[in-house]
Amino acid sequence: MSKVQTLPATVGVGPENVTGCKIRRRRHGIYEIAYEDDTSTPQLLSVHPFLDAFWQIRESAPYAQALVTDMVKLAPGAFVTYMMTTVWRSISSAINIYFLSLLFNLLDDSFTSGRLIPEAYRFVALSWVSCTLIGLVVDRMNARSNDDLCNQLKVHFLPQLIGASLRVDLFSMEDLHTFFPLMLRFESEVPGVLFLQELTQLTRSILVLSSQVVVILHAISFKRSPDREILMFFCLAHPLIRWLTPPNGIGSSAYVYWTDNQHFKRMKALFGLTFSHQYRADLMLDGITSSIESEYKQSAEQLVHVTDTEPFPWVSGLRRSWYWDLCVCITLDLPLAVYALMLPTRLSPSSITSMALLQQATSALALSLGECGENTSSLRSLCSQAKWLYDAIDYQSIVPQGMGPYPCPNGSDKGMKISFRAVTLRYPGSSHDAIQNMTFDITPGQLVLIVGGNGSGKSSTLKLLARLFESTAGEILIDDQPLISYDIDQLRATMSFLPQSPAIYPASVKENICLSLPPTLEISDEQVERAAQMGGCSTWISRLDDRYETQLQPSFDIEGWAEGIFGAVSEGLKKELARHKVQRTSISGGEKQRLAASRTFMRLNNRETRLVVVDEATSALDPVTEQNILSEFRGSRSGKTMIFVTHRFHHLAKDADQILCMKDGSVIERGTHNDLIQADGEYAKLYNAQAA
Ligand SMILES: Nc1ncnc2c1ncn2[C@@H]1O[C@H](COP(=O)(O)OP(=O)(O)OP(=O)(O)O)[C@@H](O)[C@H]1O
Repeated sequence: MSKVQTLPATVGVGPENVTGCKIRRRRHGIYEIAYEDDTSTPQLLSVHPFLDAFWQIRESAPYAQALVTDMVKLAPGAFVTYMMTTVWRSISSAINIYFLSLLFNLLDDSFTSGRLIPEAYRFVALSWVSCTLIGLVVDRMNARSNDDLCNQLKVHFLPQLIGASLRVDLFSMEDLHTFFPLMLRFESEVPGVLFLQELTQLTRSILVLSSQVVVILHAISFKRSPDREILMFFCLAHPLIRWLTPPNGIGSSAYVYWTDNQHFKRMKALFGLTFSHQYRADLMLDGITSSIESEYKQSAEQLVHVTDTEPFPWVSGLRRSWYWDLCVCITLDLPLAVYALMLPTRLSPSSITSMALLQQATSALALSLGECGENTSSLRSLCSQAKWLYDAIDYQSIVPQGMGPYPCPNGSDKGMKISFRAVTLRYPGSSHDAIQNMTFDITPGQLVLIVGGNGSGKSSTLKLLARLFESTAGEILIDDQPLISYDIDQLRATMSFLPQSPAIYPASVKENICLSLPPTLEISDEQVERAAQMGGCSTWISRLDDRYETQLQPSFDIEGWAEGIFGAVSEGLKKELARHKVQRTSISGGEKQRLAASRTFMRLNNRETRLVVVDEATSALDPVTEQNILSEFRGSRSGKTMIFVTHRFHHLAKDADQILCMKDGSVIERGTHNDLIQADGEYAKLYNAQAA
């Protein structure tokens, strides 16, 4: 039995001081939980969910206020209708209790006085039914205003979030603290809507609870003593206990959790392998499909007696101490039991109506208190939702933006000039430098070849040039000005990068070729066909059913089905859905590279380009196509600096004005092919290895 199996399901561990605040640890099955020990909050308050939450939301409350103000501005009518109808829906259960108590009081009076007043009963009945009918209309108005509000929020916030998400640079993406980019579920997730839902829930819970308490106390006040006092005590005992009970074993603190359990990790990995479509072909080819099941079973058996359900904050996840649960149960059911015990000695119509009222009141209160308990933990999330939204919209990239225009007037018309001065790059979270103290110059119009072994830093050099990453030390100059001084969008518009694994977008072949051009530019079919020909994909495109209009994978189609309330989706419905599915074509690695090359040629032919970078972009091509594409690039050299990164550099070496040979993040040799062959160093070794 492994060490973790001998641990009890939930264990508390003493506080530990990490970075100034006390971190408490607790074990929950295979999980280790850490949470902050907030000793600044008095003990009573720390178990008091409402006040506890209040302390923690102070920082983000202004954002919540701003979001509500924005909603009012965006759709004043819909917002007011939504909130008013929410108020009505919240107090409807209290209204029911109110009418019930009116009815009981009438019954009480009738039994005591022996006189029935039919008008009074009629009035109660009619008013009750009217309120129910109003409720029906209110429900519809609530749903309608909710839809209106959601539409407005989507139109207002989604474009801003898209803009903000696109501002996240690669450097920030690798930083663990960056909360972008996010993938919203396009059809259903509307920014701000979760906030609205939680706001509604909270308003509802508070209103339901307070209106019920008011109505119950009002109804009880008509009872005679000692009925009145007994009812009041029992009605208040349960809410009071619920109020004091901590929501779970930790309280309302936030926490993080993780597991080091090797069996569990193994099971998760095997589970992922089994159910992810992407691994299936490799699993079959590697012949390990049959062993996965038995391996999973072996690991699962090791954990058969250990809790591995995630430590969710609600009671069933992180259990609180048993005596709190006992108090909650007893105060819920005890009142009726005690009342029942007392009935034989003092049976009267009044005690029967009191008992019915008590039953109705305690169950309604228990229900709304339960809801309220769940919602207090979301009070913090309500405010942090709003904070997240505004923080996201205001997101500023870690990489600072320059202001200088590019190209600058004094730049050479032969192409881009590039200078690296003692440049070093260490990726975020990495323990070693990918580029070390690198210095070189590329003059305008040069054709440069960068060669070197795997991991020597060739691609990293290019990423620095495009400012996808920021150098850790040193300086990069473009046309003698610091790279960081230029407006990065203008600079990138004059660069054309052709990577090894280009992205193929879920669009048509033609759109994929024309993608990097301004949408305002008029493009003729001849221009597209010319670019396709230069990239070597005309023959492939001519074989496609819809030629340039063929839609390519991946697909972002919108399709779905719902099983409905009473039935499964029939074959007929499935066929109907299939009829509306857009047929998309998958393409091979080599075809991708050809298509991306065509995109680059389209750009070169139609936009001012001062730098062309080709990074292992022909590795999947057959030698003839590779030669053709490379000679097309050479033919487009005029006015451009060109950098080629390739392991197969034989046919380019003699044309290169300069070759940079890299090793371990540094340029170790630099010169023309003849210089480097004569030097008989690293480059000569690589070249001769290819020739052999
Ligand atoms: N995003 C990244 N985060 C952390 N380290 C990285 C990242 N990208 C590259 N590296 C590391 O930087 C070093 C240089 O990688 P780079 O991709 O620049 O090499 P390369 O010469 O282009 O290699 P190859 O010929 O295999 O494409 C390697 O050690 C690599 O693991």
